[in-house]
Amino acid sequence: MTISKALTIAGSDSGGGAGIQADLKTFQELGAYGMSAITAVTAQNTLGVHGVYPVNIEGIVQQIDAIGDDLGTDALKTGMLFSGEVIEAVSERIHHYGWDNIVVDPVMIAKGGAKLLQDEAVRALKEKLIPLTSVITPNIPEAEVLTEMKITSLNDRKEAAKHLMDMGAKAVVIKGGHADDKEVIDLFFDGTTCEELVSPRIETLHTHGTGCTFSAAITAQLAIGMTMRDAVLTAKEFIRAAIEDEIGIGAGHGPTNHWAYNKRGEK
Ligand SMILES: Nc1ncnc2c1ncn2[C@@H]1O[C@H](COP(=O)(O)OP(=O)(O)O)[C@@H](O)[C@H]1O
Ligand SMILES: Cc1ncc(COP(=O)(O)OP(=O)(O)O)c(N)n1
Repeated sequence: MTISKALTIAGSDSGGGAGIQADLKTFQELGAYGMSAITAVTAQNTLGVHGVYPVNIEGIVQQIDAIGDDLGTDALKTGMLFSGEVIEAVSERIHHYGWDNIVVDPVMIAKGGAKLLQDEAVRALKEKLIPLTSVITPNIPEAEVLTEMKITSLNDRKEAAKHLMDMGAKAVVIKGGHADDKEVIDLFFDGTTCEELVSPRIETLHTHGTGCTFSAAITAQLAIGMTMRDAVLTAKEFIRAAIEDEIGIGAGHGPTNHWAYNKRGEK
């Protein structure tokens, strides 16, 4: 039996809806063996982020090396990296191990407003990490920061995707959760194909961790050998099911349902 391995380099969400916890649940559901390197611990629940405790660089590098020197990985994603120093160290280790299938979710701000990336870190993201990236998955506000463009139309999104490719990303998904459109349109661009991935906008409060879950689903699919386009299409279906079949826990913005995609397949 071949085991497909996926690594997440991201922050911990004590509430289990986003970060490392969402990533590992998604890896498991999509058939990849999940591993992690934790960059920061957050005290977090459906009501917000109550504290952020960064792990020091040595601790982060040691976790990555523990995987690189023994287990290896077929794909990896980055989530909350918090500082420029962390981005530089993580990029250096990815380069050192020659890893491929690199999914970068450029997490900047949680939906509740908490800062998960320092402003000074954007430069390191652009100069060190994006050039190593197989696919980058910004939401619209993140794409605006990275490209220094105001994004209001679909054409702006296409333009922004091209900018991100010019920075070195091999493919881009600009997620549409934050737009005002009636439907949710995620724009996929791989240098040749530019595709609008459209799905109904689900009216719900419970979208905590959607970006983490979406990028983790792409990572798991790449780990098991899917092409980039198929990985993104499956991730879109995975997150749609996870939002639709809400589990409604917590008093605020609840997590998505990581069981939903496979439960549907069983019916
Ligand atoms: N209300 C919604 N209905 C359906 N899909 C959604 C909704 N909100 C987000 N999504 C999907 O969840 C994924 C994450 O999108 P987005 O919310 O823009 O990212 P982030 O969580 O990083 O801010 C995308 O694939 C998007 O299409
Ligand atoms: C530890 C941690 N990492 C990332 C996020 C942001 O997750 P995201 O998927 O963008 O969802 P929201 O938090 O914005 O709902 C996080 N909150 N915590």
